[in-house]
Amino acid sequence: MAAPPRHPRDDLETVSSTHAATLTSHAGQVNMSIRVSMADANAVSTEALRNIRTVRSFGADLLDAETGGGRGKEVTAFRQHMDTALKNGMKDSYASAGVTAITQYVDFAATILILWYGGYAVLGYGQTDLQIGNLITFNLYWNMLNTATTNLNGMLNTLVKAASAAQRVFEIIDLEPDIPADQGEKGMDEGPCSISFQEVKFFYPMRPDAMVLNGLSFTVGAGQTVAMVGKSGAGKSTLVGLMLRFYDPKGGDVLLNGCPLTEYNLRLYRKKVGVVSQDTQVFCRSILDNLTYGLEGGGDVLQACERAAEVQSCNEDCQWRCEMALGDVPSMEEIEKAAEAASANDFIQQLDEKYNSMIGEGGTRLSGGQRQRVAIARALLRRPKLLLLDEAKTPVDAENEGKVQKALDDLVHSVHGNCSVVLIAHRLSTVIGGHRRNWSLDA
Ligand SMILES: Nc1ncnc2c1ncn2[C@@H]1O[C@H](COP(=O)(O)OP(=O)(O)OP(=O)(O)O)[C@@H](O)[C@H]1O
Repeated sequence: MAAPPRHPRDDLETVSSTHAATLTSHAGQVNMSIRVSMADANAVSTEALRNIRTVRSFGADLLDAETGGGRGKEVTAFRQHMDTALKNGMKDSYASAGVTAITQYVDFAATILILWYGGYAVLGYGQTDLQIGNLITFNLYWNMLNTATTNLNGMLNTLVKAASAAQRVFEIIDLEPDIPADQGEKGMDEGPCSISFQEVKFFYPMRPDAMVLNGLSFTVGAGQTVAMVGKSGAGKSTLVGLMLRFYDPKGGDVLLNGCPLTEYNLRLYRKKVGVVSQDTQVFCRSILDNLTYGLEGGGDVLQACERAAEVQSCNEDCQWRCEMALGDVPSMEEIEKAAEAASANDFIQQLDEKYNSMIGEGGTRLSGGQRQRVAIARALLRRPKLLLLDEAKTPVDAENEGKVQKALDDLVHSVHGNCSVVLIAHRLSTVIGGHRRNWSLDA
């Protein structure tokens, strides 16, 4: 059967939709580069403000950089990104202005054409017998159609902007963690756990040629306190990352109580690991919220099962899910006891609102040592089965070092036998003493 003849309207639709698609795709690209430049500018300003003391102490705020006009390195970088955003913004505005101008000229020309040709017909010069009423009605319809098209054009513009912003958000939302938190079915065993590395090999994905661990084996027995000492860059923090399963080994095995760590439910496992790291991170919340960070609200077992069932179907082997949903928020008494053990209770009691005091962004209203003691109490409140102390007193001054050392000693002492402890340090002298064994990563 022969194809029906093409109507001129079809060609018009094809041309206009191709034109719209080209314009939309171009506008999308321009908008995307605006967002990227704005994000870069934000990253520079956020980093500079967060590290304002370093910026000031290095004089980077006064650097008379060639392009900076004496405004400093960070401001120069910020301006460069903003200039790129502005350049692309101008491009976008010119394109929008061009489209608007063309649309309005077409509208203007069409109106003149309608009135000229319509008037001609109304006056009876043509072959048609057009009434003045029909001409006015036609012109009104044309105006309505035109207004609708102009609005659609504006909406399309907003949609393109929203779509390019959404694309950047979705790129981040769609990122999948390499190791999903709900992987593994096995629940945690009773009591402290042993952890062992068997011929573990590891390199970071970004640097596949630099082997960090090459066939490393050791065992931390259940309830033991083991110290690991190694020079800077030897791979101590990498060990902590492997124990927390931020990464999986590239060779060999990490075993928990003799079973591969990969078999344990990761979320539940991490709930039972306490960490105090060299770069203590606290949140812009109250001291209480920081101490109970990551701990869930309590309830009875029945409620816990109900809550677990909401997450995933509850059956006989759902014990760990129930355990997770059961909640583990400690009582105020326990919180104060943990703060006491971490030598934090005294300074918390001196704050205006005590445990409800806000500590500012990144804990800026506390000293380094106080932040560290909050982190130690936080680790203790998780009632850990495995405690990882990674250079836990690195960032504090001499005065605070003593307090943090006491807090750490009390912590290790209080969990001794109930929890396996891995102490990581640069120097043997930091950890030598009551610990069972010193172990060098250089060996
Ligand atoms: N995310 C990463 N990507 C690539 N390489 C990394 C990464 N993190 C660490 N490394 C490299 O891995 C090696 C071990 O680093 P790691 O942080 O484990 O050392 P460390 O013993 O804890 O050092 P320090 O005592 O100074 O904290 C180093 O050579 C380091 O450059």
